[in-house]
Amino acid sequence: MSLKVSNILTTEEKEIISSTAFIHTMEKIFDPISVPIILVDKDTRVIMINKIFADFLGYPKEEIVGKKVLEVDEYSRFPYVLKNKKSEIAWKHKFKNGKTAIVHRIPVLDENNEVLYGFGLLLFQDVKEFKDIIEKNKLLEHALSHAKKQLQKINGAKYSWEHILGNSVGISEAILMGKRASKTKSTVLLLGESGTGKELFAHAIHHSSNRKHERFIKINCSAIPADLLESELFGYEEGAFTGAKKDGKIGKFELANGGSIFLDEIGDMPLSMQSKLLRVLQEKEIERVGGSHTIPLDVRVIAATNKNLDDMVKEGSFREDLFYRLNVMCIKIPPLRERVQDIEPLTIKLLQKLSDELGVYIKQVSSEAMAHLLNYDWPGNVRELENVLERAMNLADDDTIHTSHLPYNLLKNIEKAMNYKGQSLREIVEHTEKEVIMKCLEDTNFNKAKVASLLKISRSSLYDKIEKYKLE
Ligand SMILES: Nc1ncnc2c1ncn2[C@@H]1O[C@H](COP(=O)(O)OP(=O)(O)OP(=O)(O)O)[C@@H](O)[C@H]1O
Repeated sequence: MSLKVSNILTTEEKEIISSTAFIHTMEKIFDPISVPIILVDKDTRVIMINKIFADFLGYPKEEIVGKKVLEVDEYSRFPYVLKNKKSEIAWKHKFKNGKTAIVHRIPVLDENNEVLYGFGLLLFQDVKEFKDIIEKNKLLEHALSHAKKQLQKINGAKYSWEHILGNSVGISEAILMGKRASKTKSTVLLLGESGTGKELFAHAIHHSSNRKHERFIKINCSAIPADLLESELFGYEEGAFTGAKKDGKIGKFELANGGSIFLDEIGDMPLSMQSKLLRVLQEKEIERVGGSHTIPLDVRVIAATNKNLDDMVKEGSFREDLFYRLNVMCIKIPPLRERVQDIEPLTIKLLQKLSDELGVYIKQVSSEAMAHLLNYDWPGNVRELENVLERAMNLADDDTIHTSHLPYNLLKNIEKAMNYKGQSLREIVEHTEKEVIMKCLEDTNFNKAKVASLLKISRSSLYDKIEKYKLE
């Protein structure tokens, strides 16, 4: 590296630079500066040195100016730098007086690549200071990265795309859309039944966006009473209402500024709040409750619902304009029953995950039990599958989940799932008996006395069968 001044300076300007008056002006500028600076001519003769550098070398300035650098410091590398026309940046240099420092030496060249000056600068007046700063910097970087990780744990997205399992066309298309959406700032609307993974998607979108180091703030619109929702979302100022905290409170939108906000269960947002939300999305600014000034917002909005927003718009319970505002990138996550081919791989992966979490090692699901899992229509989707597996893992005696470990409601499709071929009459009878008892229990709201009377068996016999088939 070298500096070329000639291309930007006229001949007249170059003459001014070489004049004594100019050198004096430079001295006036550089003397008060606490960074040691030196300027030498093409023959390495010192033409300017500031006071702090002269003090460092241990000579009065007047004694240095006009001398060749080697006369001042016999170890100087300026002659070498000007000869080779190559800068030396952050070099460690030991001066004749025994002091060591970190220095820059830069040749200044003209348009013919000829040396005009040499510019020198002392970065650290002693190497220990330099090492200390590097060490401090390392510690700071370490602390910063630790703090960032902690903050991410608290406020960041917990899941990424690899947490979303499934290879079916339906889920793959949704993932593809999600990945595309993550690259823009557009609002995302996630639609899908309960337990299909909408929240997972919201995390993954934030996690793969360029806001991933900023906050990911979630708010469940159905869990907060309507009259508190506004202050939760937008915050409030001191004294905004009775019971308000003394110093006011920051809202979720403000917290998420720079990052993403996940508005879960948006379909449950009261109409009065919908219009306030619409205003915020349009204006890109918020006003705290009881506040008098607006706060600019830069927040990526991800909304989700398991409600049918089209129907809600038609019946007037969801604002049409808000629906269009949210529906920029709409991702539909298909229910599990529409992607049956995901059930088996999901089951295997979830078994591994749950084995780690529960400390119970379950390797597999018997083929009969798997047939039941495949034939069930999973109204609670992946969440339900996860719960069914966890329950079964707790009941299993060895490393395999069998049909008897599955909950009764899942075995309702028994005719479809069961291949009676190869089953003994006793097994078929037992299955049927279990199914009939369960149906009666459900119909009577688990009134065992009624069930015993309906089925014309004694209560103790009913209790035995409930225990045998694990119907509790
Ligand atoms: N594709 C998937 N792969 C792995 N786990 C999944 C998948 N989809 C959902 N899950 C798991 O199912 C559970 C429910 O997921 P999530 O909370 O994201 O669903 P949701 O659609 O937001 O549900 P709700 O509408 O009830 O809030 C979570 O434990 C999640 O880890």
